[in-house]
This record gives sequence, structure tokens and C-alpha cells, in this order.
Amino acid sequence: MSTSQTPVLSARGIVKNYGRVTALDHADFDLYPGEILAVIGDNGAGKSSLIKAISGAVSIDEGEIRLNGEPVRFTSPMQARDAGIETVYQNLALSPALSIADNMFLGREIRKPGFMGKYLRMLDRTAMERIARDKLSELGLMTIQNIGQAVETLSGGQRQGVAVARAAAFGSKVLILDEPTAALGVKESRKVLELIQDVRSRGMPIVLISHNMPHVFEVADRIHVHRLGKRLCVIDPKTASMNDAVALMTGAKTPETAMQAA
Ligand SMILES: Nc1ncnc2c1ncn2[C@@H]1O[C@H](COP(=O)(O)OP(=O)(O)OP(=O)(O)O)[C@@H](O)[C@H]1O
Repeated sequence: MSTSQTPVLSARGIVKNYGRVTALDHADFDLYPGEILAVIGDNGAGKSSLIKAISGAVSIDEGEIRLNGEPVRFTSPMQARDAGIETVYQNLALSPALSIADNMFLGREIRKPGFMGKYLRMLDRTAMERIARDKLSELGLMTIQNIGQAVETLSGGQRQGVAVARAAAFGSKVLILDEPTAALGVKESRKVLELIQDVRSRGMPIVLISHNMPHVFEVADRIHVHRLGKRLCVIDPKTASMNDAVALMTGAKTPETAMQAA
């Protein structure tokens, strides 16, 4: 990771108002190739709004978003996903009653070749199950026994795993994870953190929104501190402390005073 490279995803001066509430107030953002960028901030700082803006879930009032240097303007999450920005939300966009394979291919189903697929819209289940199995085992998630198993029967960590595998499976350019460990136990969190690092080692940059400072400091290459609707600063987890991060988030320290203390 090097900040001299062109960011994979960047934003400049983005503004998002909800009526009289300004959720994003000229916010900037940069994600570089191959990095895990954590986004931290107090409740209401605008982290979700930032993620929604760069993943097409809300339209922005002002500002610019660039993907690989090219300006983009998404009007739906589907558009952002097609462009390679895959977002896994806290409440997971998985369908509990569907199988793992069906979930992985939701909205991207493979049709049977030839007439049956093209005109009868028949799904190629064998191919989908094979690819789903391959992807899960590639990511070390084959504790899941049966690819036909409904997602509602999986543990929280396994569900998160399926969602991440889905993102990793489709050649996404960017993976955004919103509080991936929030609902998980210690063991499951560990697995998900390993999975995130594994996905990074495959070259995919990741945005990690989290309130969990030990998790953030464990895996992030850089930490974007969001405060009052904008990026306050970016800190290096190798030189900054968790106390600094929390002080910056809450306004107890400014980037200048935190630097002096360092
Ligand atoms: N749909 C909405 N309608 C009105 N106000 C909203 C909406 N979404 C967010 N806001 C407001 O925008 C501000 C930023 O909210 P946002 O959810 O982006 O913060 P956050 O940093 O993700 O917070 P948290 O850590 O609590 O999830 C808050 O004041 C919030 O009340």
C-alpha cells in the first residue's frame, strides 16, 4: 500500500443533507490499493452516510466520487455493485430462507447454456453450487458442510463469511464491511478478522467501519477518523494509540494536539 498511488476509491467535498440535518459536511475519503482502511467515529459522526454515499445507497447533494480515478455517480446500490463496490451491511443483505449458493448468486444467477437458459431462464444450479463451494473452500470457510443449507441455519460468523465470500467471488474492486464483528462472539470475530486479512492478501482493498478499537488496530493499515460529518484526519495504527483514536473521535484531542503528544 502506498499513498503515492491513485486511490481505488476517493471522494472530495461530499455533502449529504437529511432535511435540516447535515450528515456529511464536505467529507473527503481515500482508499488505496491493497489496504484495509478503517473508518471510525462517534455515534452520528456520519460514517454510515459516508458508506452509503460511496456505495450508491444514497445520492449526494454535492461533491465528487471517483473510482480508479474516474468520476462516478451511482443512483442505486446495484450500480455501485456492478462497478465493483461490494458492501456487506451490518444487518447483512442475505436472504435467510435461501441456500448458501442461492445467496451467493442472488442477482447474478448463472443460467443454463443455450436455449434453456436464454429463453426458459433456467438456472444452472450445478455450476452455481460448484463455484460457491470452490469460493468458500478457497477462503477456508468449508466448515460449512452443505452448500444447499439455508442461511438461517448458519452461525453469525458463517453468515458474515458467506457475505464476504460473495463479495470476494465476483471480482469486486472494493469491499466495504459495516461492523462485521458487532454481533459476533470472540471466536467468530476472530474468524471474520482472519477472513478480512485473507481477502486483503488477495489484493482487494477493504473499508472497515467499526467501533471495536482492538479489532481496528489489529487489522487496519490506516484509520480514517470521521467527526462532525467530515474526515478529521487519518492516523497510522502503528504509531497512534487507541487512546489517541478515541480522543480524536470525541473531540478531546485535535489532530495537532494528538501529534504533539506522539
Ligand atoms: N435517513 C435519515 N434521515 C434523517 N437523518 C439521518 C438519516 N440518516 C442519518 N441521519 C442523521 O445523519 C447524521 C449522521 O448519521 P450516520 O448514521 O451517518 O452516523 P454514524 O456515524 O454512522 O453513526 P452510528 O455510529 O451511530 O451508526 C445523524 O445525525 C443522523 O441522525
